[in-house]
Amino acid sequence: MAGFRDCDKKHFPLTDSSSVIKLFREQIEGPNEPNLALLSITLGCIENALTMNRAIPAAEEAALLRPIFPVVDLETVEALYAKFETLVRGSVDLTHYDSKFSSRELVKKISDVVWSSLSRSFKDKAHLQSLYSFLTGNKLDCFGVAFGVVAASQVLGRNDIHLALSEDHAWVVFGEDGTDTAEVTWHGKGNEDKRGQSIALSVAEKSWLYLNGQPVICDRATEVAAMVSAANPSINLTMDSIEMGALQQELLWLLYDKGHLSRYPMSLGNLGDLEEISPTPGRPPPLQIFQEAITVALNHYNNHHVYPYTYMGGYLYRKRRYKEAIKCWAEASNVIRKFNYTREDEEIYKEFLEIANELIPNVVKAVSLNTNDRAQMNILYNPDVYADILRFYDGICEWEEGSSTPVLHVGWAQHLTFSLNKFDPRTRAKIDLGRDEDSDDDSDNGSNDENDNENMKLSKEKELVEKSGPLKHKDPKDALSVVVEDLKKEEL
Ligand SMILES: FC(F)c1nnc(N2CCN(c3ncnc4sc(CC(F)(F)F)cc34)CC2)s1
Repeated sequence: MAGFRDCDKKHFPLTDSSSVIKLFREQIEGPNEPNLALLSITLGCIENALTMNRAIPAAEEAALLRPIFPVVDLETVEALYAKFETLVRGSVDLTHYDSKFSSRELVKKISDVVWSSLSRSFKDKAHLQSLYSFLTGNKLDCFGVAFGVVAASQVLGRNDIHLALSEDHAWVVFGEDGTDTAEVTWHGKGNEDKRGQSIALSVAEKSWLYLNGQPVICDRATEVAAMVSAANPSINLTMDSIEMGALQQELLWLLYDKGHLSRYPMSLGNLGDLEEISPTPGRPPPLQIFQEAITVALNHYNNHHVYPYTYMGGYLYRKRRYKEAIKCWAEASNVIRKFNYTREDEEIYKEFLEIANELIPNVVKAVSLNTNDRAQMNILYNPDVYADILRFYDGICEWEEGSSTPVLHVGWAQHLTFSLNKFDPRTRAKIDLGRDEDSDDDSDNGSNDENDNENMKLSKEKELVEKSGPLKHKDPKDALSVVVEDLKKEEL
C-alpha cells in the first residue's frame, strides 16, 4: 500500500524547486512505487501558488521582494492526502472485490467515487488536472478524472489499474494481463460519457481518438510523467510562470534520464517545446527531442501518432525552416490517412485545418513576398515541396474516404488552390506523378483505358500549363478552374 510515509514527510516543508526535484527523485527511485496522490497534490499546490491570482505584474512583485516560490507545508499536503484517502477508502468496500485482479465493477465504482465528487461547473479551464484541484475545488478536467481514478486505485492497493493515454483521451487498463479496458471519464463537449464501458476494438480500430489500439499504456513512473506533462505553467493567455515552467522542465529531464519518457511521445514533445523557450545547457536541442518522439512513435506505436510530426513541424515553422516543416506536415498526414474520421476527432481536425488553411498559405505568402531570400524563394520552384503539399492533401483525402463524417469543404479547396498556384508551373510539371516528364505522348504500357483517360487528362493538363506559361491569374482559384474547364472542353 502506498500511504504517506515518514520517509516522504522528511522532505517537507518544500522551500524551492530543488526540494521538489529531490522529493520526485526519491519517489521515482523507490524502493516503493511513487505515490501518485502525494505527488499530484504537491505539484498542484505549487502550480496553484505560481499561476493563480498573480494579478500583480511580476516586476511589481519583484519590487515587493516577495519570494515567488511557495513554501509547501507538510500540514497542507498531509491534510489533503488524508482527505483523499478517507474519501476513497470510505467509499469503496474492498470486501466486495476480493479477487487478486480488479474487475470492471470495481473500476466503475472507483470512477463513480471521483465522478460524484465533482462540481458541475465548466471543466475546460486550465489548472484542473491535479488532485490539488480536485480536493480544494472539486474540479477536474477530462485527463484529471482519469488520473484521479488511477491515483485512487493506488490508494486501494489495486496495482493492476493503470492509465492509458491517446492524443486526446484517457482511460484505464486493468485485469490479469492488463488488457481489459474501461472508460472512466468523459470526452469532448456534448458527448454522453461512456464510463464503465470497454474500449471495444471496433471503436478503437479506425478512430484517431483511440489511436487504433496504440495508446500509451502507463506504469506508475509513466503516470508520474503524465502528471508532470499535464502541469500547466500558464498564468493567463499571454503570460507563463517562469518558475513553474522551469520546474516542469527539470522534472521532465529527471524522468527522461530514468527512461520514463521512452514510450511517451507527447511528453518528449512537451519537453522539446520547453527547451525551445529556455534551453538547458548540456541538453540536446529541441529538434533532436522532437526526432526522438517520432522514433518512439515509429518503433513502438506502428507510426499511428500524429503529434510527434506536428510538434516538429510547428517548431520548424517558427524557425522559418519552411521546406522541412512542410515535410513534417506531409508525414503527419501520412499518419492520419490510416484512420477514419469520426465526430469525436475534432481536435486533430482543427490541427490539420490550421496547417492547411493558415500555416501553409502563410508559408507560400512569406516566400513569394521576400523574393530577395534565395533560399526561401526557391521553395516555389522545388518539386519536393510541391509533392509534399500534394501528399499532405492526399492523406487528408484518404482520411475522409470511408469515414462517416466528411472532412473537406470548399474552404479547404480555396486555400488549396491558393497554395498550389503559387508554385511555378514548370515545377508542377516536374513532380513524379508516375508519368514521364518529357514524353507527351500518352502511349500507355498496357494499362487499361481509364488509366489512359487519366494519363491523357494529366498530360493534357501539363500541356495546358506549359502553353499557358506561368499562371498569372488575377484570382488564384481561377487557375485550377481554367484547367478543369479546358479538360471538360477536351472531353466534349
Ligand atoms: F503537436 C503539437 F501541435 C502539440 N502541441 N501540444 C500538444 N499537446 C499538449 C499536451 N498534450 C498531452 N501531453 C501529454 N500527455 C497527454 S495525454 C493527452 C490526452 C488526455 F488529455 F489525457 F486526454 C494529452 C496529452 C496534448 C497534446 S500537441
